[in-house]
Amino acid sequence: MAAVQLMSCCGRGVAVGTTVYKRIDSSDGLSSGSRVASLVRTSSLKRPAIAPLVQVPARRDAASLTQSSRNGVWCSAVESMAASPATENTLTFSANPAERNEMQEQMLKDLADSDETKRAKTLFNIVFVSAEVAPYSKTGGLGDVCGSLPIALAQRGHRVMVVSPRYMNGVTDDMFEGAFDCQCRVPVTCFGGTQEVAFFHEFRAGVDWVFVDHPSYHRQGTPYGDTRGTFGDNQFRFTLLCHAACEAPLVLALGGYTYGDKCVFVANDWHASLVPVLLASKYRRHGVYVNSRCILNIHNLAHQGVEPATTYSNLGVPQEWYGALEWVFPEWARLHALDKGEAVNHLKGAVVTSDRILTVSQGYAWEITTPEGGCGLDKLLGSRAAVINGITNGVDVDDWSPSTDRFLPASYTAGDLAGKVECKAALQRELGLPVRPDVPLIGFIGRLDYQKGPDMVQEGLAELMTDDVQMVMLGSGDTEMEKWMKWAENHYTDKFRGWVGFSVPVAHRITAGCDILLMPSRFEPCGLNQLYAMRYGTIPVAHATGGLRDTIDNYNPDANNGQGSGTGWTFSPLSKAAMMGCLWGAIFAFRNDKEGWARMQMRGMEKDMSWTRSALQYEQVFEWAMIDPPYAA
Ligand SMILES: Nc1ncnc2c1ncn2[C@@H]1O[C@H](COP(=O)(O)OP(=O)(O)O[C@H]2O[C@H](CO)[C@@H](O)[C@H](O)[C@H]2O)[C@@H](O)[C@H]1O
Repeated sequence: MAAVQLMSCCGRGVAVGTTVYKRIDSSDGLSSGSRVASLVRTSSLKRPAIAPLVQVPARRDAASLTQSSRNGVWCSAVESMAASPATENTLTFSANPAERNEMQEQMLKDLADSDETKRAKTLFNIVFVSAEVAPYSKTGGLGDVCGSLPIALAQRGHRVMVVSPRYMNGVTDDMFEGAFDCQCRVPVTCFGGTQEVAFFHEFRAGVDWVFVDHPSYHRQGTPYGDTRGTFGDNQFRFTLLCHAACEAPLVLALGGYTYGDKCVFVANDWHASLVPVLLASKYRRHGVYVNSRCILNIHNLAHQGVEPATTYSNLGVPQEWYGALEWVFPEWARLHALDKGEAVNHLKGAVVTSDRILTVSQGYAWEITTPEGGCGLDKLLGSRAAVINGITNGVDVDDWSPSTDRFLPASYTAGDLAGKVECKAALQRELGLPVRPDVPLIGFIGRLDYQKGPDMVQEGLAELMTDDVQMVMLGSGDTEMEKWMKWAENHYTDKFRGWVGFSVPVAHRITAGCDILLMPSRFEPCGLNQLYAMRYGTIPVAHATGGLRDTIDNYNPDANNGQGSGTGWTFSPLSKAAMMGCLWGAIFAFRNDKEGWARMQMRGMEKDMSWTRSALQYEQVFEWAMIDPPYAA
């Protein structure tokens, strides 16, 4: 067992009503919330070096103690920590928040490398709240994470509930067939009336999957919109979700027992951001949820749920809490002279009121505190740096394993890659490309939007197509980009394919059949496709940002006495020249360094990407959250 040090988390006292600024890019048509595309630039970011630390005996620092209105709660949490042999209660202190944060990251790394036993020593009632959950509803990585991390935590002995909407005509409505009506109706007062929500429940893989039912979730389309664009009432739909999620642990007797009011909530992205606000403003004033904590998990800071200030009174949050969600645009972003720029920002509300904040990689945890990556929230997040951590996502190994993947024509393992050759040939056939094992096949999978950088592919394609290579792009979103993919397909008939749409089976086949996966993301909180690619022996070539920089080790053919090291390539800055230079290097290695390539594939395939590794780190953060008192104004 690794020596795990706990530190005092004294990052509270963030001013409610802090004014922060952001610019809205109104072209956001894919997922709801607002995007701050033009403010995000991470390519040149460098992380600070780890600073030396001073250790002092276990104690709680004075600043936190004076803010603690409930010392009893704090004491019992600490006592339970002391009783837990999973951790050593050595509190470590550094005056500098950046140093404290670096120290926490080191602890999490140590923990991930440790050989923990399967069952957690301290068990929690955990409630995930998310707008999407795979396989029931998925438009991207948020769904993947909320569909698999809860299972890993349940396998470690925790009682885990996941609350998300029951999208009857969404992506996969028949997926909800296994969920039954709990016969429990809850009134939610918001948006000028009382809405009745119902709960459906399925117990699967050790997890209570709870689906909130309301007519606003029944319409056709994705969780966020349809062919006409983003739904106009998403603020209402996700406000309902948050209210319902706060009620679920109290009212649903799942397996005979409610979860009760001692839970750890994990609120994912802006859609779940009212959860910590409601816990603090609505429940704790009545003595409910005083033993609970809420962790905000940021998968994508660019979507914040910004709406006009006048909508605040609709949210069912007490009037005096307006400051928590208050958001003021800078003058240059206002529409006219009378526009005061006043808005509410759901994600900001959660940054202020949650007990701890997580992001899905360590690199991104730091980037969001910088002006380039903070999407206007960097100062506020910086003020909470002492409670921010990054935990790299895992991979659902049941879904994403080349040896068992049901979508592939052939299976393979790190020890025998013959099946991968078959997968490549089958993919080339499926796409109508010449079936040639010798030609490098390059893939791109992802939403066609600013974040994922499909325009970088567009910029580089003409140069790439001068060589003897093949490329396939899978994605949907920006209609101009979709049209361009079709144009490119007609223009480079024997070399390029553009698959417009969302298809999980095709994504699996591209991941397995390609030699190289290109990811020119402008920013990437974690990124799952590079993890899937490495697991499938496909080499990632990616922009060095966020989780991509954290998870891809650059190839060095000369390291380890010529055995080589690394699992792919990353490039910086995000420019056509840097991307193409990197891609040419990868193509050269594919053609001329076959043995080195095979060893690189092997290293990627053998990497431990399991969720168990991340689950251990989540547990540590839950324990840290329990040390401090809950947020209270
Ligand atoms: N057209 C298509 N057809 C089929 N499948 C498709 C598809 N387009 C995308 N996908 C799939 O959707 C998932 C997307 O994963 P990403 O990591 O890119 O997440 P995303 O950016 O949505 O979410 C955010 O949350 C996740 C999870 O935390 C972070 O990894 C990420 O950096 C952050 O931006 C992958 O499983 C991918 O295969």
